[in-house]
Amino acid sequence: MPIKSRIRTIPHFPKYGIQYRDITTLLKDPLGLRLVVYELFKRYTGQKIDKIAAIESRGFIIAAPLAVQLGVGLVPIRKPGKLPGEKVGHDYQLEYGSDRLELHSDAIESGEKVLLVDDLLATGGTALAGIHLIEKLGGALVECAFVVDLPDVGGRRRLEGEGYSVFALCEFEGD
Ligand SMILES: O=P(O)(O)OC[C@H]1O[C@H](OP(=O)(O)OP(=O)(O)O)[C@H](O)[C@@H]1O
Ligand SMILES: Nc1ncnc2[nH]cnc12
Repeated sequence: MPIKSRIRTIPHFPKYGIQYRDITTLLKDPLGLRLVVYELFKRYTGQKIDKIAAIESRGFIIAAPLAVQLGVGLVPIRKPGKLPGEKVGHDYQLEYGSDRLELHSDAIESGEKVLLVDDLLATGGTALAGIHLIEKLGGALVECAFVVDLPDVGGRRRLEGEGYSVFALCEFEGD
């Protein structure tokens, strides 16, 4: 488990009861990000993908080198007030709070095939907000790709229940 073993767990961050899966230990390892990008590249190379939609902020770290490797464009899905142009927005719930995501209205052309990339799937609220933004612009979701899935929190079940495909490089179950 070369990827999972490089991810550290910090109990009770950012609030009591949350087991925070910290990818900084994966990223600081000289091989960590390379392994992640290699595994995701293997899955998606040869597939018809027009763009990667990357979720701020940890998603950017994973998505940018993958977009370079796949030779596709990257569009940032950002937290509110960060994008300068005309945009669409969607509000959602987090495992530990609520937020809103935005995407430039001209980021995706109708009919484009889009891979959503983030570091971690918990409740699925963030990913679903990203999917709604992609679909608002007429994009077609290829799959949602994550480094980490927390199956106990239910995001995969929720996304798959709505008919979306989910791929994750590792899972943390229980504690
Ligand atoms: O499946 P969910 O319950 O929606 O949670 C997953 C999201 O939470 C984390 O982001 P966070 O909002 O902590 O922001 P960050 O990437 O800027 O640290 C993580 O990077 C995902 O984007
Ligand atoms: N348990 C968790 N660890 C790291 N990032 C998260 N985002 C949402 N839940 C998280």
